[in-house]
Amino acid sequence: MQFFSEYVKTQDSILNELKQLEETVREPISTSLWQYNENQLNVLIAGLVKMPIIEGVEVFDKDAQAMFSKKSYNSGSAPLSLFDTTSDLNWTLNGESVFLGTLVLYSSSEVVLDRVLFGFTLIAITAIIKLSILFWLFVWAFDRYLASPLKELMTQVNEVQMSPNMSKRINLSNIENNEISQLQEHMNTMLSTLEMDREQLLENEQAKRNWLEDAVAKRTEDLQVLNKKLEELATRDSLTGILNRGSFFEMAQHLLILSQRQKSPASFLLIDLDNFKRVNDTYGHFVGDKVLIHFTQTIQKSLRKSDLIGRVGGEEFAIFLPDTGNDDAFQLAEKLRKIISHSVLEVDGNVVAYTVSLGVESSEPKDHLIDELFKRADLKLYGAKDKGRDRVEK
Ligand SMILES: Nc1nc2c(ncn2[C@@H]2O[C@H](COP(=O)(O)OP(=O)(O)OP(=O)(O)O)[C@@H](O)[C@H]2O)c(=O)[nH]1
Repeated sequence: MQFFSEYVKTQDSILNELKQLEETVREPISTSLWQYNENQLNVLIAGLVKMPIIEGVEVFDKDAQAMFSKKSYNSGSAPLSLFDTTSDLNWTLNGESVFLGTLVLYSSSEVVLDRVLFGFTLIAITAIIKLSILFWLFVWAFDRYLASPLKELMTQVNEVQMSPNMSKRINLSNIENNEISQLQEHMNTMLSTLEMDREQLLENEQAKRNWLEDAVAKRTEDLQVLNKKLEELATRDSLTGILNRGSFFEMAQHLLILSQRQKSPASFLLIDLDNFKRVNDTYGHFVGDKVLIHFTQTIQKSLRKSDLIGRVGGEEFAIFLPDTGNDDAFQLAEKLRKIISHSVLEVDGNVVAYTVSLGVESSEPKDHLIDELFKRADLKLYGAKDKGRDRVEK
């Protein structure tokens, strides 16, 4: 429909142009006819035929006989549909108009079609140019406002992800106030919240770790105290605080081997409180305990640091004396006996005196077991008891 109306409009326009051409060439053609200047007529008509809208030109005389005829096409390829304009050719003589003939200009539907198509082509080219401009404008705007910021955003998000620095934020360059800037703002807010949460977590974790370390340290300290107590319980006599029987014999055995290796003399004292049953019976068990404590504290003052003392029975004690020969051991035993027999203990207003008997035995090269020394010292002690107590037997 559009095409048809364009066709009609273009045909009218070409008819108008033909009429204007006729107006223009009518006078020179009339002049050439009046003068019958054939050459000039041929030149004029050839010039007209060369014009793109003209398919042919014909000049008829006043009797409608064709005088000149020229076409722009061959007879074999004539246009499908021709149309024309006709105008009279006149000459004015002595004020009177003389009719010389008619001029006919032809055009065709192909000329119209060419022009319509040319028009449409122009419209199409213009549309393509406009579309191209619009497309590149869109591409530029898309890249400027969306693609480039998004690419930069992705790069920075990646950098934030890889960075150990939690205070790193997204900071896009050339950013407009649009959805991308809002996205950047939201992401930065999210990163700040994450950083605060992480700090809070670290603080909580540190507090927990500190608490745990304190708890472990306290527990370790408690365990050490407990271990020490257990060790003491296992190795010490609870009443007097000196070594118990097991620990004493274990350590004395070790010292005996050491002495034998060094070929150094060693002695063993076995001490028993005399008539201790009577002390208990007279003053009570509590006083008896005080006597036992008094005894250990008193004799320890006369011993060397290298001497080993232990409680080996209820009221029976043993002392291992490294690097001590039999005479020295006997002298020490006598000294202890005297100290005890001269000492007085006051408990709850009661004055308690007591004595001890001692057996002294020294090691011989064949002795490798502490039990041997103990047995021999026990025999000596038995002898001391037998001989009336408060004595030392060697
Ligand atoms: N208070 C008190 N008495 C104890 C302890 N261990 C043993 N005894 C007492 O010591 C006494 C030992 O008596 P006996 O074995 O008869 O010997 P003793 O009376 O000392 O007589 P001799 O050894 O022959 O001089 C007993 O009465 C036990 O009850 C103790 O830890 N505390």
